[in-house]
Amino acid sequence: MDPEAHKGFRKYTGDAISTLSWDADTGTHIPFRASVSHKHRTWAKTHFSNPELFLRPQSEKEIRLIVNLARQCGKTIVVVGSGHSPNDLTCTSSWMVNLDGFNSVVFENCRELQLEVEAGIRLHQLADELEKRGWAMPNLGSITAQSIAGAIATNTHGSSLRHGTLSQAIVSLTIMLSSGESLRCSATENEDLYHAALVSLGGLGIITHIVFQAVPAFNLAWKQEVVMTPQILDAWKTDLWTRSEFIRVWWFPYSGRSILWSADKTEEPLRERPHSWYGGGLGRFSYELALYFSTWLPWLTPIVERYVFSLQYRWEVGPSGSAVQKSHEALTMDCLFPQLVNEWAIPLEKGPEAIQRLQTWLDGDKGDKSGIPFSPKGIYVHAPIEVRVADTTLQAKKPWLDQSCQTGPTLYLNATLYRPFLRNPPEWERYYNAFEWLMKDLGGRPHWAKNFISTSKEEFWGMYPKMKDWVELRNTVDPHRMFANDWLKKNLLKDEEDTEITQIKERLKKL
Ligand SMILES: Cc1cc2nc3c(=O)[nH]c(=O)nc-3n(C[C@H](O)[C@H](O)[C@H](O)COP(=O)(O)OP(=O)(O)OC[C@H]3O[C@@H](n4cnc5c(N)ncnc54)[C@H](O)[C@@H]3O)c2cc1C
Ligand SMILES: O=C1O[C@H](CO)C(O)=C1O
Repeated sequence: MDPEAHKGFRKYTGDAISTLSWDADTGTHIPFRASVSHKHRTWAKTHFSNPELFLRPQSEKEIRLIVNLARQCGKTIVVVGSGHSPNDLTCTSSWMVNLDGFNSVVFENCRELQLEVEAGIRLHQLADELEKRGWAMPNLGSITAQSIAGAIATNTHGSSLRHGTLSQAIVSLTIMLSSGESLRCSATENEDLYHAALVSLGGLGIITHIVFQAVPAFNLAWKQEVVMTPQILDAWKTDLWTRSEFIRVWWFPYSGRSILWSADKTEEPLRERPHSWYGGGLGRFSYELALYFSTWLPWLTPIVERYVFSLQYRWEVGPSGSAVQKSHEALTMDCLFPQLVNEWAIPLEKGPEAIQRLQTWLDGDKGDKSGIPFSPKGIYVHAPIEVRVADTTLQAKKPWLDQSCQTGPTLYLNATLYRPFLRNPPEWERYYNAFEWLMKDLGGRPHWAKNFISTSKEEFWGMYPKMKDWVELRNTVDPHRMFANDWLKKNLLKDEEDTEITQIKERLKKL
């Protein structure tokens, strides 16, 4: 243990560690891998925090020691996966736990293609472990840097109408509660806790193990093409989202164009993806520099976006690259620089209206028919706006806090704003307020991990019929409020819970 941590730790636990950490099975003390000087930040450097203790357990016994000590010391715990959530979901000044060192394969069921893993495993490590067995993840988002537990905790999704979200590939999970007890949850065991924990927001306990439902390994033949955005809208109701298993659209509002990316399983031989202009050093740096200048001279943004679009793809309508890759390589992409992302889920059929109204607003048309009650004056946005889909109604197992549309397919619109050299574009809040107003007007719900800025606790309770059940279950399984982190208190948990718990604590003190 870090001697600093030991000194720091002793200051409020006295001999707690020596009693609680004694492991009778081995006749030794269970390690307590703590640091008192960790500086946490999100991947996009949007949020920072200094946890009192940063803990990196490497076994279930070590995790239980942490939970038991935190309970004794009245500490809250936030688990951090890879810190890729763009908002302050993972920030805390109390105890922070990271399971990067708890990431092994525990069991494989070859008949069912199911792999049980320790929850700290990253998606790219999981992809490698599955590949060794001739298996693969059925669907993926843009990256594989996340931990599996972190990715499901916020309902990470990809882009296919034949798939739901990553959380729906979880057959069962084991969660350690603030009591130190571990519960195995599945559709047939502790079902309510299972459906609540499939999108847990870190608020129920520490997920220690996950059984993942894989599929036979597959390669994808993908292609991307430049299309005029009105063509995308014209094909919306016909075969836009059904022509291939995986489809995503990158909308470039200042060029009148979009990139249509589509992929299907193939037996063809692998063929490398084409060179990406901004994937290389010079292209990336010059793009970031140009965006940086446009934060000082915002009117430059459309010019930069059109220039980069023509270099990265092509200006004329038509094919703009293709490849054949392993599934987890084909589905992922270079997300470039630190960025703000504000992504919302709306019913798929509302997509054309959403895009047309936002385009009208961005164009600042005189007779602006968007209905958005914010001025677009002086607002210039970055591209692409990601246009992706999922359908979580395809499966019975549905997370209580699934932000997707519950009656049919879902469209996810992701308003990305780059932070060139960590500088936010001017007036980004006004853009996000306008975007969110439109998303709410279309019955949308924000992605839990992203940079939404205008949704109140009351709105969240109105958006989710199962919110009351989720909060009540959360309070039941965590009476010590060990996992009632600051983000949950700010966004979801109701104040009376706090008062009630305070009253219980007062009564306990008098006993
Ligand atoms: C470049 C980039 C690309 C992205 N692409 C996509 C995409 O394509 N689709 C999409 O939907 N999202 C995407 N995201 C968002 C990302 O998938 C989510 O934010 C995800 O939650 C991050 O995983 P993580 O391991 O970093 O978790 P963190 O951000 O570290 O934590 C997220 C939540 O999980 C909880 N948690 C973590 N581990 C545990 C555990 N063991 N037990 C209990 N709770 C736990 C944390 O407490 C927190 O509440 C992207 C983000 C970035 C930065
Ligand atoms: O949050 C996200 O970031 C990338 C876009 O750069 C992506 O696809 C998300 O989702």
